[in-house]
Amino acid sequence: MAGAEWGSLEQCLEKHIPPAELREVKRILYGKETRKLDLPSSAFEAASREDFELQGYAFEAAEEQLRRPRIARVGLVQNRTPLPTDAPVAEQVAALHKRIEAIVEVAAACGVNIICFQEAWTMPFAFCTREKLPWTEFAEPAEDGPTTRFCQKLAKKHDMVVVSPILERDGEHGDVLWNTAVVVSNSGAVLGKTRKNHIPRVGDFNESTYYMEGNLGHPVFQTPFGRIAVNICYGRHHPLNWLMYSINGAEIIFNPSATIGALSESLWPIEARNAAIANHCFTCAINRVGVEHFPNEFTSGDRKKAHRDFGYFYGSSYVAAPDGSRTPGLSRNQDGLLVAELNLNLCRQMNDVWNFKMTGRYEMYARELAEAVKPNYSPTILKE
Ligand SMILES: NC(=O)NCCC(=O)O
Repeated sequence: MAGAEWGSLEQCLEKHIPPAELREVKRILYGKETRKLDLPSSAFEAASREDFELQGYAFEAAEEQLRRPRIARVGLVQNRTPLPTDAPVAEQVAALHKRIEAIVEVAAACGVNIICFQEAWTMPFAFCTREKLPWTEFAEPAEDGPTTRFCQKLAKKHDMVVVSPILERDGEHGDVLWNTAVVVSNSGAVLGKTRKNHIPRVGDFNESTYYMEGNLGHPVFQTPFGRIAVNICYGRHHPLNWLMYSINGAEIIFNPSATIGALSESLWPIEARNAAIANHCFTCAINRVGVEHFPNEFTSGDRKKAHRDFGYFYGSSYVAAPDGSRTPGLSRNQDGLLVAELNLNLCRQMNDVWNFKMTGRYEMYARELAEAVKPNYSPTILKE
């Protein structure tokens, strides 16, 4: 399994496939070509100074007579944790704030309206250890914790909606922990929060030790730049989770994640892209980068020798559109900012072409699912 030495699928294709064939390969693997965005050279200079990758693409939609184009620029941030996992908690958080602040500056220069960070962005992804301290100390109140206050400042300064996925400590309800995304409006006000609905119990991803399944349903946030929702990481594998955000009106669904190559890299290009197609919306898949080493060994009852790291977080963040087109991914081995310009009119245009909402037969599935979840349900299997 490749680690940091393998840059990206795109780099490999560009290097080895002749131009004419490459066009066909890309047509099939990436759909209709996304236009490269003309971002300011000062932004590229700042990104190179700060040592992160910057890429920008635009998705087009057909012109309409009665609606103007509805343009929103989104920013997806992927990053390593700058300090080792045994550095003091406050120092790790401060280093991450500093890193993100620098990336958000560049996003602002690129005209980004809505930015989203990776899952649990203020901490190493320590859930594999199943130890409590010091990892639970990274949890913060969603409404007024230090990270939310930090994001409020960024949002106000840059007139940007900030989606901030954190480990939440809910002091109002017995100090319970949640895997939460806080949505801060471009005014600087906290618009609300949403919680991870599905918890992985796969390999080292034993996150149920830390937090509970989300209890806030599928909220959608109305922003001046479009209606957004957040489907956190493992929710990516649950088509009904995407569907409910879409049914509630989401035009852009962010998927902040932390996932490793050995487990999910072959699923990664498919799932968020498929969700964009199936739900007539844009999806933004974001993954962290690198390897995080922990002080103590752990095992996960899967016959692997005791180890100190999860494996390789492969970055590769990308945006997919309702017509099935997608941007190239950011690299597998560098911090990065992906800027994508979306014309939200494409959502309804694709709905009108494919009609999945119209043909979805939700009433039939609602009836059948209501029966199927009953304890005495017996599946309809016809036998000779
Ligand atoms: N963070 C998280 O939910 N990871 C689970 C692994 C995956 O969904 O690929």
